[in-house]
Amino acid sequence: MVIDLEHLARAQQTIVEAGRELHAAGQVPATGGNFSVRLDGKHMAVTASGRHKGRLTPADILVTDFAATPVGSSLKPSDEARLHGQLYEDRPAAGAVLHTHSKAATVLSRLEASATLWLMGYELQKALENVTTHEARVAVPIFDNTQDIAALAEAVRYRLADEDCCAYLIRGHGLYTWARDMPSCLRHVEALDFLFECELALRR
Ligand SMILES: CSC[C@@H](O)[C@@H](O)C(=O)COP(=O)(O)O
Ligand SMILES: [Zn+2]
Repeated sequence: MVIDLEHLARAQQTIVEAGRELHAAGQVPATGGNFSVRLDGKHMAVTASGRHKGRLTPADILVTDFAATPVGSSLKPSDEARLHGQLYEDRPAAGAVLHTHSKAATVLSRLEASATLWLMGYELQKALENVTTHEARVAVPIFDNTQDIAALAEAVRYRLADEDCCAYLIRGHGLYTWARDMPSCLRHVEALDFLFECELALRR
């Protein structure tokens, strides 16, 4: 296995900058959240566990395979790294994955008792990959929170096999979203959080 070191350095810098942006936007308080970039068909660059995501350096980002096993690093990968790997395995077009812990995602996923949050009628839906109209019904699957990440990854794999979506929520926990690259993935986080705030305002 040969990892292109220039590619890795670019991925690490992309993740560091994403962390600063997301922390400044209140998306990843108190070490919450984790981020990754696809390196090739079997590997990703992913944040180490327990780091403050607004203060990352490239040394806080390691290479793992999609099973979350470190490659050439003694750092401990994110506790949720397997959720990233599962998405890269099942979604060949995914180039970046972001997990965030905003207040809106946390509260709305607890208020919505069903297994899907439906978004419809919002112009900003079009900020999501493959959504072209406010009339689209955008599904955001919701999974119950668990500390059993391997089981959660399997539940996500099973359910998303039939879903054309670009994000899911974990109840009382946060958001996972993916896109072709990091700029698109950051746009997803920003758009989805705006839409979650809108839903909360409508339900007040
Ligand atoms: C601050 S508790 C949050 C964690 O349990 C987890 O949900 C999280 O998002 C960050 O875990 P990490 O292992 O740093 O990637
Ligand atoms: Zn989390």
